[in-house]
Amino acid sequence: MGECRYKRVLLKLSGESFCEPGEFGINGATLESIAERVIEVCRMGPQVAIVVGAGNILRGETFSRTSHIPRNTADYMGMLATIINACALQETLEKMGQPTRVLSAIEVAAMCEPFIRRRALHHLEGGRVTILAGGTGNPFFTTDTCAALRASELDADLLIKATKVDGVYSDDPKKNPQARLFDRISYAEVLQQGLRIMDHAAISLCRDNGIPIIVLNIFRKGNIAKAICGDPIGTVIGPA
Ligand SMILES: Nc1ncnc2c1ncn2[C@@H]1O[C@H](COP(=O)(O)OP(=O)(O)OP(=O)(O)O)[C@@H](O)[C@H]1O
Ligand SMILES: O=c1ccn([C@@H]2O[C@H](COP(=O)(O)O)[C@@H](O)[C@H]2O)c(=O)[nH]1
Repeated sequence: MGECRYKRVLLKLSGESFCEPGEFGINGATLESIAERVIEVCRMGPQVAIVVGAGNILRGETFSRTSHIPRNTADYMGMLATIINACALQETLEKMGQPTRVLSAIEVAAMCEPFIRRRALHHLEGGRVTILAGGTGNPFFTTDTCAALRASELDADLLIKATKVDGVYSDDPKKNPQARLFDRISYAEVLQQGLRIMDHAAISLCRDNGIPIIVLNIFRKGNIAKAICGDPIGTVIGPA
């Protein structure tokens, strides 16, 4: 394995990486294997901030569409679910010896610190994995947009979207088995072709702030480490 090319990395972990494929909730063994990957990256030297999703527990848009719960409340429930995932990840990383902090955009004073940019920077500079929970704190957003926002605020050199597919495809690979995997694609092409790997707000924010994105499969061991060494893996989204 080569050397880390980045000083500060923001890792977006899909909520679904906390459970077995097709299941819900948090699977202890799956979480331990994700934490091992995070620690492997930390040992390579970069400062690591993590934004956690909550697709393993609740997505506001789907929940409001399929129940009587209004979208605003469903989205707040989704943001609370990211705090549950963040606390589970924190305990797992710390059990393995990695210092961490959880900072949340929604205040849950008994469990975590509030998100304050300067405090997040202080923790990163102190070598703590800084887990950013509670999304943006606003409904009608997603944790992808939150990841792009925090990467911009914290001057991250790279945003890694760690998900359950191998990268960006010409179409949703779960629906179209003929979809082609890109090794590289521009921000503009993702937006123009309407590719739904991430929200377009997230892509636009990264484009405007010059932050490259690598989309990769979290379930394949060594993928994140390869990404931060600049080895070819997943799909790089960057300038044309
Ligand atoms: N063009 C595309 N290329 C790759 N994946 C795509 C594309 N269009 C849609 N997808 C879908 O996007 C999904 C990736 O997003 P993911 O499910 O990880 O969601 P998330 O909202 O980031 O995380 P969470 O699980 O926390 O909700 C893939 O499972 C894939 O089916
Ligand atoms: O800024 C935000 C971030 C998230 N939400 C809600 O949380 C869930 C879970 O996040 P995912 O990105 O889908 O994993 C999301 O569906 C929203 O309901 C939010 O409201 N604001």
